[in-house]
Amino acid sequence: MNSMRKLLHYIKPYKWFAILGPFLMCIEVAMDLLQPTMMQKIIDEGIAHSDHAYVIKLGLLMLFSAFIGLIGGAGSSVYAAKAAVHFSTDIRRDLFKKIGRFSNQNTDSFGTGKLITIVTNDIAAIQSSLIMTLRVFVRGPLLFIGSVIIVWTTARELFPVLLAAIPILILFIYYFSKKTGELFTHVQKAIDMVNTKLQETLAGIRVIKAFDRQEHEKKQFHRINNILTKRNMTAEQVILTLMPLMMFVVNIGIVAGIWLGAIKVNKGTLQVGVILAFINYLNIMLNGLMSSSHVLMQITRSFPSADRIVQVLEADIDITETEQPVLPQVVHGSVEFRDVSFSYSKNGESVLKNISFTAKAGETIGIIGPTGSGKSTLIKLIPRLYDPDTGEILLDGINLKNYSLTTLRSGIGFVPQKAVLFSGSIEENLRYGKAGASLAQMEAASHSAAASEFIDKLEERFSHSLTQGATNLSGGQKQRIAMARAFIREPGILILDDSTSAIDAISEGAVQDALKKSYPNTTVFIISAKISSIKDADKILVLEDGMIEAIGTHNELLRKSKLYQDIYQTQIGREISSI
Ligand SMILES: Nc1ncnc2c1ncn2[C@@H]1O[C@H](COP(=O)(O)OP(=O)(O)OP(=O)(O)O)[C@@H](O)[C@H]1O
Repeated sequence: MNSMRKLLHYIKPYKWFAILGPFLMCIEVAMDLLQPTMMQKIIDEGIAHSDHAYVIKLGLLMLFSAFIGLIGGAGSSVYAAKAAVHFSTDIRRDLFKKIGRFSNQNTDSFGTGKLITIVTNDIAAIQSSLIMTLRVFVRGPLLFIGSVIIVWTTARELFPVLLAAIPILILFIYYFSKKTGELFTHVQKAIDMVNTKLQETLAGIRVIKAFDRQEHEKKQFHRINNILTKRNMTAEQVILTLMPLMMFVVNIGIVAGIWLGAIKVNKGTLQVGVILAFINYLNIMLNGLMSSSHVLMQITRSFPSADRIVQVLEADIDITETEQPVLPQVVHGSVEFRDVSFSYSKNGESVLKNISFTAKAGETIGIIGPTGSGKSTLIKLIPRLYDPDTGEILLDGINLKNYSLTTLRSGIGFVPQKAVLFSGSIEENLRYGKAGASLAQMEAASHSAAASEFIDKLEERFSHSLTQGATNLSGGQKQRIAMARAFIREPGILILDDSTSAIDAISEGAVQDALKKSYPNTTVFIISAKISSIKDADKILVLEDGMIEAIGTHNELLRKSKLYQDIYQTQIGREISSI
């Protein structure tokens, strides 16, 4: 409820649509309410007194009011829809903007499956709830209140029947709306589970096929889908039980009205037309209550959705920017870690412990260590994908937090462990690194990344289209384009996170030579499991269990680092001894 209130300011720019919708609906309701009274007059005054002219006059009036009602109803639908669609479009836009600013930690904590459900399903739920509110939520209560007033003024003798029926009907509505709210919270959670599974399956479809695990995946999806089906069934059943229960109460009311009316007609205190009008109004009242309850349930159903939307919109982004950032002219690229510790979760174990080292501008820093020792985590702190828990990181002598994220990140070229490319042309992917890059710049970057050799063989060269996930490229080709995309920025700092794993040794050597020649002032961080990739680095960090085991050049480490010697032995020592 609170969340819904928070979202209501999104309706402000469309307030006239939101006012016109219910206003036109009032016209429709007024016309609907006039019909039974006019019909009663036709029976009791026109037909009873054989006044044909009166019957025709009122008949035409009924037609005219029905026409006006139609215009009111149609107009109401149009304006309510306009208000609700614009309302949800604006929220969707802001959600996308906010998710774009999320830190990795924020994204991890929501999960991508849930975020997708929020931007699609939850938005749809609040949109339809708003349309209903603007139309039916006005129509229902107005029909109900109007009928009660008209029965009170024109058929007061039968009013006790209404007095008995209304509290029972309202009680039903209250109970059922409360119940549906709870049930739809469970339904939303099940939709999250289905979306997450679907996303995971689509992303890993090739692995699933290669391991012939389709049956296994099918069973898992079936299990989750069944949970969703069961929860949906339970919620829908609750909604569907309400209708017959209310019909039952109203039918008893109609029988009681006819019975009470018949006694009064016999006594001569009531006209037959009044009983007919009463039955009509009772039906209109039921209609009003039913539609109100339906909307009420739809609105309660959208409360969990509104909660989840507000959670995203109000989520604290843990990577914050200083209000007065320093504005360095150029990022030179000296990096210093001062006693940095980091853990992924607040009370979790530290993944990095007391890391201290300095990389001078233009140096190449190699990082090696066993799997899970914290290498990728360490370099993710440089572009502030995560912030350290304690200690500080300085760029050109200034704490990273004093730069704007744009200044900081535009000075860094990052090649992640898994080459992520976007659907579109190679050119578009390279311009992701530098908007407006010229053909000559693309050629130079591709050459440095050893990508020219295969790009030149493509008929359309840089215009060659990549499929979603660049599935039409080999692993090595993807890595080369990902490297070219980082090189083209001519960054002060270049981070290569195991990004040459799918590249042959000759090409890797060529890339390293090109880097030295073309970007001599760039500080390069190279993470690699292979000693051959880092042995020429100015400094090598050997990481073990999140701590620096040793720092030095290749030759120094061969003398002083036990871990480095072991890695060397397993990789190079064996090769040499086998010659
Ligand atoms: N997003 C994350 N959330 C929680 N824990 C994580 C996350 N990413 C990594 N970790 C954990 O942090 C530790 C260090 O991971 P990291 O990826 O930095 O290791 P690494 O040395 O780069 O390993 P590898 O050589 O296998 O790539 C691991 O124990 C890993 O499970």
